[in-house]
Amino acid sequence: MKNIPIILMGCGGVGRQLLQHIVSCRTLHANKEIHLRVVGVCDSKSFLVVPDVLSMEFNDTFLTKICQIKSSNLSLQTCVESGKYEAFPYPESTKKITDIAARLAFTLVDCSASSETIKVITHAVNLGCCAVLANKKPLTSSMEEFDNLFLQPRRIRHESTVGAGLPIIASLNRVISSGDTIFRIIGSLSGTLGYVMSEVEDGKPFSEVVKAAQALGYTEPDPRDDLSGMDVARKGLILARLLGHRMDMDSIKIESLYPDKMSPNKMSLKDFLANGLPLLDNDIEERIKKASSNGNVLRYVCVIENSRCKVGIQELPKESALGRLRGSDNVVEIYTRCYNKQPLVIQGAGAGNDTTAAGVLADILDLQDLFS
Ligand SMILES: NC(=O)C1=CN([C@@H]2O[C@H](COP(=O)(O)OP(=O)(O)OC[C@H]3O[C@@H](n4cnc5c(N)ncnc54)[C@H](OP(=O)(O)O)[C@@H]3O)[C@@H](O)[C@H]2O)C=CC1
Ligand SMILES: N[C@@H](CC=O)C(=O)O
Repeated sequence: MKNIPIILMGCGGVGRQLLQHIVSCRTLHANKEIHLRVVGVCDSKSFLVVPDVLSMEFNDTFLTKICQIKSSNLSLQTCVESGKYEAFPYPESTKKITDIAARLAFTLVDCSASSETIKVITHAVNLGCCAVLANKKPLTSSMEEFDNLFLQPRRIRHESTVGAGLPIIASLNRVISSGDTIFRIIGSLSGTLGYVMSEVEDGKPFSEVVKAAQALGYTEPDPRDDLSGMDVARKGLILARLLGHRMDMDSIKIESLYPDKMSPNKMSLKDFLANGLPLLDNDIEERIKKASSNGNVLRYVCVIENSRCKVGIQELPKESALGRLRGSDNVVEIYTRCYNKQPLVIQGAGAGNDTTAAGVLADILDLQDLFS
């Protein structure tokens, strides 16, 4: 039986769903002679780890209990089971993870939405561990940090950072490896904004559908990350860097759906949801009605072409591939030498805890050959 030790950072919607998938896939994995051995789990405040990472693991009952605690919005610190684990507060936890990486090759899974995880991931990978990311932020900081993170590219997977569980990055990597030239990528890469646009088209108020998208697990922890275009810009940057463009975030043109006075440094999330968001209803409704009077729809689109990336709203024909999108679906069209007139198209659910966690799990399994 091949043993893959796992440390999970982030136990929110996606992280919890991943733990549930791991538990429910035990028989499937056992039939493939694989065992996923979860040795540690972190939230923003603490890190719980088995007392002996070389021989122990959290059993499925304990993993289920972690999911229950975190679903109730409690901290991992409230989990009291003597002898099962040691607990380390953040940020001491990151030193503990690096210490473990010096003794054990494990897969570090980042299901947080933190920009602070890049250092511990880079350390762990450079000490011989693997990393699987749903979190886009470690891949979208400076080029220097990105280069350091990718010194061992074969040990990193991050399919869920773009299009959740859709095989966008895997497909792009295959196209790149074949020597094909990529001319243009155009896509609707936000499950939240796709859902919001199509629901407003059906006559629902913008503020209500943003809250519904949050309840469905599509949005970032702060939905302004989606509404500002930042989340799409991060995905665009990840794809552009994959194509070899040495770009930073500040070179991407980004259109925001809310004014600067509603940004996180000027308004609390609670205030934004209660008072800011409803002020945007009329403007978005008007824009959508105007597009509709031209027979068109609005879609939030990412375009990568000529070493440039831009993200923003476009008015598109209802019957185009992007215009036909409904709900949280993403679509990406990749134009290359081989896929010239008819692009390579990848489409499907682009957000949600289930599909995202499934993408993370598939990435973990994809790294199995690096473990004995
Ligand atoms: N939802 C989706 O459809 C998709 C999400 N993703 C990405 O997946 C990630 C997780 O999303 P989601 O589960 O919805 O987010 P949540 O906000 O539900 O969960 C985030 C988790 O990360 C924990 N956390 C915060 N900071 C740290 C840290 N420094 N170290 C370890 N853990 C930390 C939080 O702790 P605490 O519980 O204490 O707050 C929380 O448990 C995000 O990066 C998102 O962009 C990617 C594709 C699709
Ligand atoms: N908030 C994101 C989740 C996936 O990355 C989205 O809506 O697409």
